[in-house]
Formats: sequence, structure tokens, C-alpha cells
Amino acid sequence: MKKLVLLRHGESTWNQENRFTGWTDVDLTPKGIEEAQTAGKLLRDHGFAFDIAHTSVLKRAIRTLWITLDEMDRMWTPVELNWRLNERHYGALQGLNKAETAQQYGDEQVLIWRRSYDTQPPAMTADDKRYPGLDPRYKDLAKNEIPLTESLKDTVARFLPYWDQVIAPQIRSGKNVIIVAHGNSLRALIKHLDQISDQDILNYNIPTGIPLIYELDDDLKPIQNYYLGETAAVEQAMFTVANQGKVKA
Ligand SMILES: O=C(O)[C@@H](CO)OP(=O)(O)O
Repeated sequence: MKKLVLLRHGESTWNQENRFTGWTDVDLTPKGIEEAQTAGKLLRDHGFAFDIAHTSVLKRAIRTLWITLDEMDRMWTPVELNWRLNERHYGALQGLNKAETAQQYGDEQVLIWRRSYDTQPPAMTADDKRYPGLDPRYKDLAKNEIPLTESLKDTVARFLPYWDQVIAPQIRSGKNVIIVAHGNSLRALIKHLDQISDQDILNYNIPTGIPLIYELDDDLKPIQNYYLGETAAVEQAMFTVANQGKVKA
């Protein structure tokens, strides 16, 4: 039996401000730093030790990984950064407040933008100063790989080649792997691993900073998964994420 650890970054400044974030490179809040410290302690106390760590090229995930490894006293762990683990690109919604957007367009439309499988949010334009093609970290990407918006389906399509070609072979060869990524890039992976339907993925939310353990068989089929955290707290955190896109009462 193999174990894979998935960790969504700790709370970011734009999680706190309830803004659509996507590829915007915001940092952790003090609470997010604490969440990452707690995640590291929990992993250490449960005897986890990683041979290799994967994360995105966004600092909220990178810093969460650093803090986690620091708490485990394993900062020497090899780390691989890849844009394919980035958050889903939220297009023109990036920067907007989620509750205000729901006020303007309705809870139903925001739920579709946030959680439907194949609907893309409105696109950013390539002349936008936030266009990722202008950012040096994406300079090696082909133009057709640089998103202006993404549905979860698009995120699955760019995440899976990295899973299939890089991460899965490492796990098969016996390496202990942690992936520190984002709410929607991890939903993309979980949809694939658990074969969740396009419909059911709509209700799936991942809390920040709580390690999610996947036990996999030799074919990397999930046997079971569980969070390293108290059930009520995990459920409350998932509920909070689900409600971020609703008009506040
Ligand atoms: O804003 C985002 O990029 C994501 C993750 O924080 O949010 P949501 O949960 O709305 O998909």
C-alpha cells in the first residue's frame, strides 16, 4: 500500500478577503502560516517523511510547503515546482470579491463559475497587465498553454500530464510524495483518482492547510482517504469554503 499526501496551501490574503485568486501570486496570512505549521507538526507526529515534494509556482503553496518541511525538520527534501499544479486560472474574475460577485450575478451563476466542471469563467484578455504570458516564470510555456481562463476540465487536462509522467511513476517506484497545491488543482487530481463524476465534483470542497492522506494500491487506485484533523473541524472548514461564493446574509 502506498500513501500520497495532498495539502491545500494555508489561508492566503485573498482567501481572507474572499477574492477570486487563480494565478494571482498572493502570500499567506498569519493564520495561513499557522495552518502550515500545524500541518507540518501533524505529519511529523504521524510519522510521515517524504522523499520528494511537488508544488506549484505560486508562493502561497511554495511557502506552505517550506513551512511544512521546516516543522518536520526535513527542509532538505527535494522539491519540484511546476506550473501544472497552479490553481485553476479564474480569468476576468481574478481579484473580484466572491460575495459581491454573487450579489451582482446571483449565487447560482457564481456556483457555476466556481464549481461546474466544464464552464469557463469570463476570460481575461491578452493585453491585460496580469496576463501570465508577461510573467517570466511562464516564459518557457507555449502560447497555447498559457490560459486566459480555465474550467476545472481545463485544469484537469493540464494537471494530468504531470501526474502521469512525473508524480505517478515516482509513487509507483516506492517514493513517499507530498503535493502542496490549490483548492481546484487538487480537486482536479481527486476527480481523476476517485473517478468522481462531472456532476458530483460540484459539491467537493477542500479546506486550507489540512493534510489529506490517500492510501493507494499498486495500480494507484485509492483504497481510502482521510484528513489528518478532527472531523468536525474539517467539515466546518469545507462548509466555509462552499459558502464563500454566496451573498452574505
Ligand atoms: O479563488 C480561487 O482561486 C479559489 C481557491 O481559493 O477559490 P474557489 O474556492 O472559489 O474556487
